[in-house]
Amino acid sequence: MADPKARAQLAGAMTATESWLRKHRLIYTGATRHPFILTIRDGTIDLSAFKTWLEQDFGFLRSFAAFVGSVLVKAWKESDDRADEEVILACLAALNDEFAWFKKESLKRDINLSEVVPQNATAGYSRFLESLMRPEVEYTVAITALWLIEAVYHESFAHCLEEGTKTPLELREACERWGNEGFGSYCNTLKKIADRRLEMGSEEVSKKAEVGFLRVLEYEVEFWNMVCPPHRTAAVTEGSTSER
Ligand SMILES: Cc1ncc(CNC=O)c(N)n1
Repeated sequence: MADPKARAQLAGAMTATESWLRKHRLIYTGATRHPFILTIRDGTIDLSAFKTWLEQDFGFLRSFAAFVGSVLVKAWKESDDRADEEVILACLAALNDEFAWFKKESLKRDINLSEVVPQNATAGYSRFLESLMRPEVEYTVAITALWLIEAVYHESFAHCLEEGTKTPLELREACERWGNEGFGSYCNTLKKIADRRLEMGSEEVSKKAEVGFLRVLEYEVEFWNMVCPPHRTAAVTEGSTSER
C-alpha cells in the first residue's frame, strides 16, 4: 500500500479537525458549554439575556450571510468538488429562513431589530468574518471556519435538548433550530469538506486554518460572554468584603 492517505486511514489516524478539537479542547468546551447555555439547560435563564442574544445574533447574522456568500464564491472558484457549492447554497437558504424566524421572535418580544446597535463582541466578530471574505483567503481556511461556526451552535443548543434538561418551553424552538439532528448532519458534511481540503492542501494553509479555528472559538466565547457576563472573581473584587 503505497498511498500514504489510505495507509493513514487504515491506521485509524485522526483527521485535521479532530486533532484540533482534541488539542484545543478547553476553549472548545468553553464555547459549547458556556454558562449562558447551561442556564438555558437548567431553566434558570434570565430572559433579558435571551433578548440581548436575539438582538445581537441578528446583527451577527447579517455579516455571517455575507461571509457564507463569499465562501460560495471561493468554492465556485477553487473547489475540487462541485457538490460543495450545493452544501453552501443550502446554508444560504437556511439563513433566509433564520432571518424570518428572528423577525418573528423579535415581534413577540417587542424588539425593534432595525434599532439595535452592535456591541463590541458582535462588531469584532463581524470584522473577523469580513477579513475572511477577502479574495486572498483560501477556500480551505474559509470552509473550516464556516464548519466550526455552525458546529459550535449545534453542540451548544443540542446540549439544551438532551433528556432530563429543563429548557423553558418558549426557548425550545430556538434550541431546535440549531440543535436538531438535520443541522448536526449538515455540520458533519461541512466537517468532511474541511478535512478533505485540509488533507490535500499545504502545511501553510493548514496552519492558517488552525489559526482561524482558534479565533472562531475565541469570538464565540466573547459573544456568549457579552450576553451572559462571567461572574466577577475574588481576584477582581479583592479588597471588597461584601463579595465573599
Ligand atoms: C454568534 C453565532 N455563531 C454561530 C451561529 C450559527 N450560525 C448561523 O446561524 C450564530 N447564529 N451566531
